[in-house]
Amino acid sequence: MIKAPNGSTKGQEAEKKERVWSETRLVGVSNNGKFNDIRWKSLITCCYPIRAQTSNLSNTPTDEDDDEGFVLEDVPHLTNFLPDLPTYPNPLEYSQAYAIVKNTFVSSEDVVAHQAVQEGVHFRRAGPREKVYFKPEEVRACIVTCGGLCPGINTVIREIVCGLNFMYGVNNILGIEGGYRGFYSRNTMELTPKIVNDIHKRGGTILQTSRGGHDTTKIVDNIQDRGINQVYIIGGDGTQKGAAAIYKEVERRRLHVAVAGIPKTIDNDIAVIDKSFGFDTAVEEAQRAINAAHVEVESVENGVGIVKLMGRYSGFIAMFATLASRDVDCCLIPESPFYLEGQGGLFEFIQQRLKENGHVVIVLAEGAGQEYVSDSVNAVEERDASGNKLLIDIGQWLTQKIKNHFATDKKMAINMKYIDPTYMIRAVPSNAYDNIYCTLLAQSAVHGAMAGFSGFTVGPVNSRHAYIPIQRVTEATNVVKLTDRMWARLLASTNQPTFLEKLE
Ligand SMILES: Nc1ncnc2c1ncn2[C@@H]1O[C@H](COP(=O)(O)OP(=O)(O)O)[C@@H](O)[C@H]1O
Ligand SMILES: O=P(O)(O)OC[C@H]1O[C@](O)(COP(=O)(O)O)[C@@H](O)[C@@H]1O
Ligand SMILES: [Mg+2]
Repeated sequence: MIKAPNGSTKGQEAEKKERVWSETRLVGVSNNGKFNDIRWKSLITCCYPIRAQTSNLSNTPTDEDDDEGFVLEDVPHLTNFLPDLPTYPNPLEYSQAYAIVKNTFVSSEDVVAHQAVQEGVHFRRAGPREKVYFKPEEVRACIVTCGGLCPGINTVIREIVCGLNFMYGVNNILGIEGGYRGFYSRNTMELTPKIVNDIHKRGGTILQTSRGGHDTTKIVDNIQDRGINQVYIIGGDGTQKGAAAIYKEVERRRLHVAVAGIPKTIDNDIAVIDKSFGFDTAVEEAQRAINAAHVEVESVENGVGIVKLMGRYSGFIAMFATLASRDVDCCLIPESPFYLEGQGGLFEFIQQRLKENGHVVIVLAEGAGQEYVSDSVNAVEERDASGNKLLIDIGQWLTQKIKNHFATDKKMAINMKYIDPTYMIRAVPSNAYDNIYCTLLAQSAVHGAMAGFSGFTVGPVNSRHAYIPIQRVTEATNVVKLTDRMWARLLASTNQPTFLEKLE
């Protein structure tokens, strides 16, 4: 018997005389590249005639096929009742926005699995296990936060403390102050549900954070000296590399210590996981800055607004903030090189938009055009304490370049407004979505550590929370792929130049 999506049988559906399932079989290629016997199920309203080619029920599958086969629950199509409708080539074929997208058009075999497919890499599902490897009264846990700030860090701290206490009866939890170096150079603070009760309403981290100072031997010595047996480490790609080193040392010394990483990054640059916590909040906060820029430039003649957002190597914040706002004329990210002069360049685009609309708003990720700036200012490369390259202020640089360009030969009198809200978007408390997300991450980490996993990171993969080997998230950086659809969607939404090649 074929099951309709609501669980009722085909017979029952037909009896209702409201809708029927028509079906046909065809051989197609699924998204994993295999040929499959695809059964199409089309929900067709009864008053429409069922197409001859889709009403052939001679291949009606058995119950057995139904359990194991590939089922497509299709949506209605106009040709179901207007079979002779003509078709035309899609103009997007010639669109600049989609010029380098790998597959501009979705093929009829491109389908979305309702649930995770069975092939390929899988990770352990996060969550409580039947057996735990720690007696709650013997757990001595610690939490440390490292790297840059991000909305939601305090929520994660709170939920680890409450999760350990409320779910597992753990009472002994320490906060390591000031990042990795705090293990060996600072005092610890006691963390109880009462102490952390309100901290999710504040931005920042109550434990403080730092860059640099990762000394694996000293840290693990300290873990041993203090009798710590669960280590919760909240931080970005650098921090997770540090967590991997701590775990290796724990393993080498054969310590009964669970090391759990909770990935944190405002830039959303951590690989494997769907999205990092705080990112949504940052995008939301960025709207205020973009809105301010728009209000300012709309209210003057030839207003040019520039908003600089975070994003060292990955332009996700700028891309999503642009897509959300609709007031942005052009978004510049590290992954997509741009140029200023000549045909198809930024100056030409600004001039055009000023002529059309009287104002223009540019959103700029801090890592955009770095190679360009450092060449032009002959900058000496500097690094922070963690070894991250310090960026040159592209915002200031671009502002000056645009001003100079329009002032030369009195081309056009422009009104420049530069807004730099970079720290403001990461210093705010997390929004409702991120608060929930942080809670799931913290609880997953607690369940994983109690279940005896060690050297793991938590995070959602394909919408399900999972335990991921730490090196998996540190071996690559998540960047905006220009060949994916999201960047094409942005280009289509702003109608900005693609800067793919110098046209002159
Ligand atoms: N390769 C590494 N091995 C060990 N520790 C590292 C490594 N990279 C960074 N760290 C440590 O991780 C912490 C945070 O790293 P950083 O890059 O500043 O921030 P984030 O974790 O947000 O990327 C710092 O204390 C730094 O010393
Ligand atoms: O000035 P700080 O605090 O070192 O942080 C600046 C950097 O931190 C970030 O917000 C995030 O970086 P991390 O993920 O490495 O913490 C970057 O976008 C930015 O370049
Ligand atoms: Mg980092």
